Amino acid sequence: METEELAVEAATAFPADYSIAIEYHGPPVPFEIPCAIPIEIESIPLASVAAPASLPPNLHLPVIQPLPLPKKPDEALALDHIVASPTSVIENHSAIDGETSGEIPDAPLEPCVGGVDSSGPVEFSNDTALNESGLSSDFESSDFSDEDEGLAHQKRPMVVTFEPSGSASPAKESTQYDSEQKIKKGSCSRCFKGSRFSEKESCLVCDAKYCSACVLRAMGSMPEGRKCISCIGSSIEDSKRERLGKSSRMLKRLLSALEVEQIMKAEKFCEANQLRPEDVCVNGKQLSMEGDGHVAELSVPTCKVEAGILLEGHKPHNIISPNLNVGGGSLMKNASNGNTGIVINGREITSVERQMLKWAGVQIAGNPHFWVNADGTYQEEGQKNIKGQIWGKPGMKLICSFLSLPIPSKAINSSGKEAIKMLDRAVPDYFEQRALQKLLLVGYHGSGTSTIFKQAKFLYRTNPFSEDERENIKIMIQTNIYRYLGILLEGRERFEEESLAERRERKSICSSAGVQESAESDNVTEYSLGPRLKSFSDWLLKVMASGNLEAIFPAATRAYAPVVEDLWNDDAIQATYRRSSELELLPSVANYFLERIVDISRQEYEPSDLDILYADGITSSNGLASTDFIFPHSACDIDGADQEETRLRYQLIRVHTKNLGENCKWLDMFEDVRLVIFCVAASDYDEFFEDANGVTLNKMIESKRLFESIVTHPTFDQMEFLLILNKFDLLEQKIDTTPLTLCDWFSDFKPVLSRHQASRNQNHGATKAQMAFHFTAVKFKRLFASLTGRKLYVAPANGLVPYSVDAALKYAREILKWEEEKPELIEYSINSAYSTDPSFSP
Ligand SMILES: Nc1nc2c(ncn2[C@@H]2O[C@H](COP(=O)(O)OP(=O)(O)OP(=O)(O)O)[C@@H](O)[C@H]2O)c(=O)[nH]1
Ligand SMILES: [Mg+2]
Repeated sequence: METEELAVEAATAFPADYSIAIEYHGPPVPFEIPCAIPIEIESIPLASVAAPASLPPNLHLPVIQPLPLPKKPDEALALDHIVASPTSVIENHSAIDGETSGEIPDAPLEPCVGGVDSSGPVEFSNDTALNESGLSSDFESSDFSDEDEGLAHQKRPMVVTFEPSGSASPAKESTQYDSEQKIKKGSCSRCFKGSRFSEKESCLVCDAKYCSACVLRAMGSMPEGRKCISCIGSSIEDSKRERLGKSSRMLKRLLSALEVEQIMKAEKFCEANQLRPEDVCVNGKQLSMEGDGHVAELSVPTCKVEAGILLEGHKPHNIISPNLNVGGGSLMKNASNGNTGIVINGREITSVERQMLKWAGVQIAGNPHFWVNADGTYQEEGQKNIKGQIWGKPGMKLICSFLSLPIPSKAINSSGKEAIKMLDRAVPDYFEQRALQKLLLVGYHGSGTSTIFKQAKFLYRTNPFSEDERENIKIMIQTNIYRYLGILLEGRERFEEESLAERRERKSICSSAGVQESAESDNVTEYSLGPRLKSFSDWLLKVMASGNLEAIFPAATRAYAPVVEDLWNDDAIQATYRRSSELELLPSVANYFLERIVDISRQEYEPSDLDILYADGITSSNGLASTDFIFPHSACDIDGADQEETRLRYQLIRVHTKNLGENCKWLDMFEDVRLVIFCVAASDYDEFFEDANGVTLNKMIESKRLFESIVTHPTFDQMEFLLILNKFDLLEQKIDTTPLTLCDWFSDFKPVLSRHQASRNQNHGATKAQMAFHFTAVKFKRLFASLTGRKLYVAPANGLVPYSVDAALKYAREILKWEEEKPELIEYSINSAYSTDPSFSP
């Protein structure tokens, strides 16, 4: 097929000729005969069960050891583990005597010989991690008897039986199973112990549930993830797709981090767990396995397609090679349910994509129809000339990342290298494929969002700021310093006028009293500047008033550095600086920079990390900034064993409120964030400003307003929120002198303080600042509950202190973890609502 034809026909997401829409039909998963387990049961090759092709050969996994064949056809196949000792070579393993007789084998077990016709030796190098990971102790603690062993598989709803002919088939539920109905509901499917409240791992295929003592026996080395041994090779239950690759805490406890990682990798990417081709529709056509085997490339393990492209009715998810010959037929115009009137490659795009095009500088007035090519160039439908490159503009990659829109791979070109590359890849890089946990950081102006954002970069990134970023921050600091200086100069003028006015008043009092006047000059005060500095001051104030400061500085820094030095050392400026607390417009951080104004205004100035942290504002495209990170593992993490969690990737996206547009309309760009972090400066309660109409507003009330609009925004319906109450240090500084009730919303704050508390003795109950903090938190919590009916999480912070921000962000991580586990808890409570179990009490 010619390229132009492709452009017209194989439509979809952005570039029509290389994107496809995938429709997913949730299938009833038929029970299939597990093809990974050979039918000749007497000679199960160990490797076929324990080490699938997709896993590395020296994998440290528990090894499955088959027991002797069941004598009766309907007797369940029981398999159990042995643990390989370090560097042992396992050959021709036999049943473990102790297992069948109900004895607990010593761990680690020696390799056994005889009984099984192994397909060859399987070597396990250095298995210490395994032995120390809890497997052996699990053996010791396991309480399994012959009876348990026999019942285990029969209790499971779906049992594989092996018939004399050697073929396996799904068994009817055994009569023994019926007779076991009296066994406690929700107990372990193998040992029948525990209740629905005890922790269990369930099989992705048949949903049999196992307690921690049985799970490794029932599931073996998990070559396809969490499946009973007899379910290996079977398709997973569809409702469980979301669980793929997300380890449970139980597994993390029982196995080493490496083992869990490998099992989760296998679970997510092994063939048996992928969607079947017939369940996937590309551009309205069902895929088939015939022909070129492209389905394997599409590898669609989860409902949210990872390597895939676009789920029908959603914005684009990924861009694939134009050479990938899947999905014939053209894309429906409504494939994304877009309503913008703008059509790209035959598809009406979504509002998020429209915003992206705007930022990319694409002219979208009049709702044009475009064709976008593989290299990102685009042209209007019916016209030949290329109008531009969508992803060419600097910062577009970043913007697409915020909007969760794909960007074309560099490798995509007409020679089809990309397709070849994809085919070469056996198992995609687990870490690359892992979904990002997106955290959106917003807050009212000055609440500390950019400080927290920068702090996160310092905390979790090895190279927090690139050379370019440092250069931009340097420019920002140098510009800011002139702004602070300007505020200081304005203050100087005011103080000078006040001083002169006082003098005039004094003079008139003296003259009316007939007292001799002092010999002071009429218009010189301690705030007066000499003519040279005065003319510089006038010029700077004029530039500031015209709003051209950014245009002039810091390019002019080199020229003005000597004047700045003279100005700073001048007595008038020093006298003004001593009264800097009276200058409302001067930010508290200005003092930090003004003290070093001479150094900073030099051309060769290099900002230190602290300078970067304290710098007001952050340079980023369109007020958006994002950073990816992994929480480093530390001994004092809440769950020390939770190594897997600590390695999840997070993306912190900071957006400036001025970029959210009227009524926060751009918030819908952030539909796939997992958590919104709303930042409020706890010290804002007594801060006021004048709006454009000259109305005086309280910053805390404005923060509350913004909070209400974000919380009630439809994009964040059901979204979890974390409120960071920042600037606790400033709250502490002012609460004793400025009452919280200055803010109308807090007029009912009436703390009861003991004498000790009043004297701020921290050893005796909460301080006034803590009470004020608590009161503010409760106000926001109640507001949130009244708007959403849900619970607001709150964390205190001091943005300038690393560990404080670290604690707040780790709290965010805990909320997400808790959210993931919540469905299980809900399942328990739903089940328990119908429970006849007398042991259950709500
Ligand atoms: N004392 C103190 N100052 C803080 C704290 N957090 C931030 N600041 C300072 O407060 C000022 C405003 O903080 P930013 O992080 O720029 O606030 P923002 O939310 O980005 O505000 P805008 O950029 O104005 O939208 C900066 O000078 C920070 O250094 C804090 O916890 N304590
Ligand atoms: Mg800022």
